[in-house]
Amino acid sequence: MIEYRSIRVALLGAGSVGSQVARLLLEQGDELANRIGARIELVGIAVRDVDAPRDVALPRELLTTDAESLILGADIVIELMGGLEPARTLILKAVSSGADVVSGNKALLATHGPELFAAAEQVGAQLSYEAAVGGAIPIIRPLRDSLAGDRIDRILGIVNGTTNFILDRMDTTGASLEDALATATELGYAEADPTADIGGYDAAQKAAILASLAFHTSVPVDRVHREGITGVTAAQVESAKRAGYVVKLLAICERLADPETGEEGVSARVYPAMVHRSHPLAAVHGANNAVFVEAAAAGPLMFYGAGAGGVQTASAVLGDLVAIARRHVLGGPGTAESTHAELPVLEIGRITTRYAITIEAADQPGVLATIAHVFADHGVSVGELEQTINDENGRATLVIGTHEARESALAETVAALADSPVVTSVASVIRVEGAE
Ligand SMILES: NC(=O)C1=CN([C@@H]2O[C@H](COP(=O)(O)OP(=O)(O)OC[C@H]3O[C@@H](n4cnc5c(N)ncnc54)[C@H](O)[C@@H]3O)[C@@H](O)[C@H]2O)C=CC1
Ligand SMILES: N[C@@H](CC=O)C(=O)O
Ligand code: NA
Repeated sequence: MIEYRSIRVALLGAGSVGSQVARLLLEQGDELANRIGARIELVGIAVRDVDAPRDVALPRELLTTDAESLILGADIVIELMGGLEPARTLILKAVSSGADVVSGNKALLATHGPELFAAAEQVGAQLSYEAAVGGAIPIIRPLRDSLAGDRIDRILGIVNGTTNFILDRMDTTGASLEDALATATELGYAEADPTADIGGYDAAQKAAILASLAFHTSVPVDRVHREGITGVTAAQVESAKRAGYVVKLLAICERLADPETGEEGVSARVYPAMVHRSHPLAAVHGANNAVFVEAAAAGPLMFYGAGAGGVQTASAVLGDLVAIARRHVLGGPGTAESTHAELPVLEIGRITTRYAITIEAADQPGVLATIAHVFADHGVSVGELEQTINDENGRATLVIGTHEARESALAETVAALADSPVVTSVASVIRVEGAE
């Protein structure tokens, strides 16, 4: 048996992910030591209550409620408590005491990332966070390392498993949003309070992290345009299906050049959108995640797998831990976060995409021409049109697909349609993303 030196690791939080990280560290100690060239010594696990019942049995002597003392003297701190505080303060303390940090805390990184990265960079510490986006799926390291020599133009991500499960169920069974959410809750995908998932908050945090990394620009979560799935109806999903599309909640990070000013900027946004069934993201079913990356030289790449789950996410945490521990063996500072580009973050009105608009209108001569004029007046070009007549009320339902249009022009078109005397109502507007 080789005598390795020890690397002292403190774990903060022993919930779904933390308990699995502890278990794997304890079970795989010898194997990890051989891979790293040093032994990982788990010096303690900070918990809220040392006597609380746990699904994963953890050695009692490792448990403590004193997280602050635990991090002093640790070489690497793994933060898996979640939430903004005390996680932020503890990470800052860990870094200032000379430790590297691994975290899966998307909420914290999307809100206080620049402060934490700056603190780490100041002392040459590493802050790694593969678990924060797409759980087990390697996406942070590919963007930061493998694609470091390329130029990322666009990322389309399905980064929330709960909403993907719900939308997939609506698509495959025709269920309403409420029924699909109830099933997601029964199966344990959705939290008791699913607001962060269905409101798009969780996906927006991940979009902020991906956009910051991909475009070397700080994109805080409050600059991410966010729409959740609460407005998605069974009728919309059905209409999309008839047209060969599926509705997905997308996190979109995009590099844009303003057509008028030529100014380069970035957009980060989350909303439900129609994706053509031929697009690889359309085949992402259930609670899975996938991140579709368009890079200038590499072309399209897709990263797919389990976006959540305790043991799956623990894999991403251990990957970061091993990478940092190997650097401890070899020496040298951590990799600083690159925000050298600092491109402007553009408002949603500046983006261009395609749209599907459902309109209820009178079934009378001249109605189509009037509606077509409204689109033309605002410079929005119509691609497809589907019309169905409701025999009971004599009204027409029009589903109009546009070519690429600017969001601000589309918003003005929709307002003008709503005011038009021939239009009964604009029933829905949904964006269409991904090339067919
Ligand atoms: N569960 C998942 O599938 C994924 C989780 N993540 C992230 O990983 C982190 C951990 O997530 P989970 O394990 O699911 O959460 P969890 O809620 O199951 O576990 C967090 C644990 O930290 C403990 N804790 C909180 N504050 C504490 C404090 N001040 N002192 C000591 N212990 C404290 C809690 O008692 C709890 O046991 C979060 O940031 C989450 O966003 C990321 C990807 C997927
Ligand atoms: N609530 C999230 C869990 C992982 O980040 C999801 O549903 O994907
Ligand atoms: Na990941």
